[in-house]
Amino acid sequence: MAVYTHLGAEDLASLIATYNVGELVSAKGIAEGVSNSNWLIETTGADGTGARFILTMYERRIELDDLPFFLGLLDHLSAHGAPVPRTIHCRDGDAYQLIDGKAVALIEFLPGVSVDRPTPAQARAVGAALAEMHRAAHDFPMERPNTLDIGESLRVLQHCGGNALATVDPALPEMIDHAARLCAAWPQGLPQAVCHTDLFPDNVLMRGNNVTGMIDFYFACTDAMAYDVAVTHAAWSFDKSGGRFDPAIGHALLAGYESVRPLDPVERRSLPVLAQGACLRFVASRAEDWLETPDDALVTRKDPMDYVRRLHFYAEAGDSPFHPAVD
Ligand SMILES: Nc1ncnc2c1ncn2[C@@H]1O[C@H](COP(=O)(O)OP(=O)(O)O)[C@@H](O)[C@H]1O
Ligand SMILES: N[C@@H](CCOP(=O)(O)O)C(=O)O
Repeated sequence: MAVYTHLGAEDLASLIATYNVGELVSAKGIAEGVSNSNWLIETTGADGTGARFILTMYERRIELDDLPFFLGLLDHLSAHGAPVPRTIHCRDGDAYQLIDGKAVALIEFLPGVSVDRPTPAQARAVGAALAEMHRAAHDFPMERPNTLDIGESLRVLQHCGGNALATVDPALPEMIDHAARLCAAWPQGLPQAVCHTDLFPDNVLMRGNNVTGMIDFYFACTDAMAYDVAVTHAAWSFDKSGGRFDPAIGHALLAGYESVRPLDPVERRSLPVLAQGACLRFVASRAEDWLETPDDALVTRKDPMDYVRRLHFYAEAGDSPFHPAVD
């Protein structure tokens, strides 16, 4: 679950009154997610016909200075037709405000559900939506470096330390050396854009085979588009229960992406290394969370070993998971 902060009914009502969205009707804490506190807000709506929003309180891994980038990006992408929620600005125009020193923003509610077991048609749609997002982000005027890049993954693992990592799993400490090797082999000069870098199934809302929402842009940054493809490939192409690679999903995802933006040969050749780096980024943040989250915290910790196994798969499989799809 993720509601880290209690907001009373009066606090919420006076907060909602600063927006032109009608009066607060109800607010329910949302269980999903690990980083921020989220509430599903219902109001009477500006025109009295009722409206829904997501209220997000930024809790972890988010710098206040980055909020104009994240919230401006939502507005830019949604104005360019991408299925991305826009930011609701309060009456004085601000995209976010502070409550007891924590930033909150009101975000458009988008319909759809996150899929647990995607079909190839759904994976294809997600690949295409990612490419369209890269295209729509092309003229977004702001930049933000990737603060969780391969160098930072290495630093996070080193900071955790081999002994502590071994308490999570005996196979985890070897990820420090693996991260160092990937740092040395990291591809340079790939075409860049604003990337989502966390487009997991729980950050995509779907209706049937259509993507109705891409959410949770709070790791978005300027990076290689092929890296974003690799993150999405690693997050979608393995079955949730057994962790086995499903080539039909991986190939459909790539085919969908390339139906909008074909990868160049250098990007394609880089995918095996980028996919390992993508896995390591989640190994590192999950391991850090595992070690730092108090046992009584009301949040479900995510298993770093899931992505250690995916990393080994990519390290051993070479370029076969990325062979051009045969439609
Ligand atoms: N714009 C939105 N429209 C509809 N549901 C949303 C929206 N934003 C968030 N949600 C819901 O809230 C949940 C948690 O949001 P998310 O941004 O992923 O939180 P976290 O950053 O903590 O992972 C999502 O899984 C989804 O169910
Ligand atoms: N998707 C990442 C962690 C970020 O979690 P989110 O709930 O903010 O998307 C993971 O699975 O480790």
